[in-house]
Amino acid sequence: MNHHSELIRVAVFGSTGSIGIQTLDVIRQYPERFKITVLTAYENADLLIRQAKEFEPDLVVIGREEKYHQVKDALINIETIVAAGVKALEHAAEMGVYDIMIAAIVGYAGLRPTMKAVEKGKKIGLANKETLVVAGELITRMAKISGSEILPVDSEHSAIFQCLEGEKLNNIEKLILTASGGPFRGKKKYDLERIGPADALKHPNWDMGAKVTIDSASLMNKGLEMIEAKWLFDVRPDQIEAVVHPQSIIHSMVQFEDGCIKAQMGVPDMRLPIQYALSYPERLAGKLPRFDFDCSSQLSFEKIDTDTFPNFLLAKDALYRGGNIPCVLNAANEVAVAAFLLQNVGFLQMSDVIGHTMSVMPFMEQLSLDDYIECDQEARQIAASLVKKRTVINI
Ligand SMILES: NC(=O)C1=CN([C@@H]2O[C@H](COP(=O)(O)OP(=O)(O)OC[C@H]3O[C@@H](n4cnc5c(N)ncnc54)[C@H](OP(=O)(O)O)[C@@H]3O)[C@@H](O)[C@H]2O)C=CC1
Ligand SMILES: CC(=O)[C@@H](O)[C@H](O)COP(=O)(O)O
Ligand SMILES: [Mn+2]
Repeated sequence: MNHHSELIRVAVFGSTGSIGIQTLDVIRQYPERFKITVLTAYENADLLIRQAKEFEPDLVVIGREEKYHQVKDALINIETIVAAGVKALEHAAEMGVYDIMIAAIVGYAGLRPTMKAVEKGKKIGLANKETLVVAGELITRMAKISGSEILPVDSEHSAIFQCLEGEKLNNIEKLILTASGGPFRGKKKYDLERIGPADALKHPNWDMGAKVTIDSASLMNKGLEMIEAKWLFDVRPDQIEAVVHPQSIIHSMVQFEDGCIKAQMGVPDMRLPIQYALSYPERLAGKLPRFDFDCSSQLSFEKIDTDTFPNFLLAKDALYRGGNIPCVLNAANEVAVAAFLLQNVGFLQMSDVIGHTMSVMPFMEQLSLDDYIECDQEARQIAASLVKKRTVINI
């Protein structure tokens, strides 16, 4: 049992999402250790209000400005300050009222608040992988200057981070990310011609938000995670591999230059990597579920089927090309996933939209924040025009 006199003040950006809710679950278990001081949501005012009444943070921010009065009126009897709007999210990230941000906003929307926190030298538990995919070079450079510590929450990266404890980074031969293979593992392209959002939203091992679940089904998630790994662990693209491991018990591995492979294992439960980021460098004793060797007969591995899941190759191409290409990939993917969820494009067409957008955007090497913003917008426009026209482009 650890005895701490000072409570760690936690800001949960995206508290109403899957990671946000699980972060609050962890914090509920350790009231002597953590105190929630900031909660943010986008649309879900009802849940944000319930969370604020329970945790009484210093500040809540609702992204949608039109929901300000609903939240403000509901919290009239507690001392929590209520703010609204996208700029308020950024201001909240800059405030001195928290020690660690759990960055759990989904997608590109998480970039600016996270960047503000990095600029301020905050400690960050990073779930929002898109931030590093889009602007990993800028974010990691900023973090070095400000002293911001970025701790991975994404399960694979948390696994790698744990495998690297006590190791020298220059002894790494390669990082091996595990992929569940998603709900369509073993399927071929013709099997996927008619599948819809309901099929793709059935992840075999994890219960997550819609966007990352679709990315898992298309294997884009693993590609995004390779880019995320490059920035988190400062390795070359050729040092990052991915392998299908359908049971999601080994969360990832590191192979060192003597040939030794270290793996981190556990049941698929995001509360563990969330808790580890919050408590690092300590581990907290607790009751999270344990892996049962009596019930689990095998751990297996397969090659990724890149013919069926070309999104993985598109992301790998972006990893190797660098510059603005991962930003383009991410923007086009966000447009494609949103269109797929609305049934405006088919599952396989998502790769056409992303591949075409990547092929027409000019390459840029070094980007400022404004360059990234412009690049993101331009790529979104191109991708959206393909979606609207329901264009099928063979890549
Ligand atoms: N879920 C998981 O198990 C894992 C998730 N991740 C990553 O973590 C991040 C969060 O994922 P997940 O929790 O599944 O996502 P969810 O969709 O469940 O939650 C997203 C959160 O972001 C908020 N949000 C959405 N859009 C905006 C916006 N434009 N501006 C500000 N806030 C916004 C939502 O608010 P509201 O609901 O109020 O609209 C919600 O709080 C993603 O980057 C994902 O890839 C990584 C590993 C595992
Ligand atoms: C839980 C987590 O970290 C997700 O990113 C998960 O990895 C998705 O599973 P896939 O391996 O299917 O992409
Ligand atoms: Mn992951």
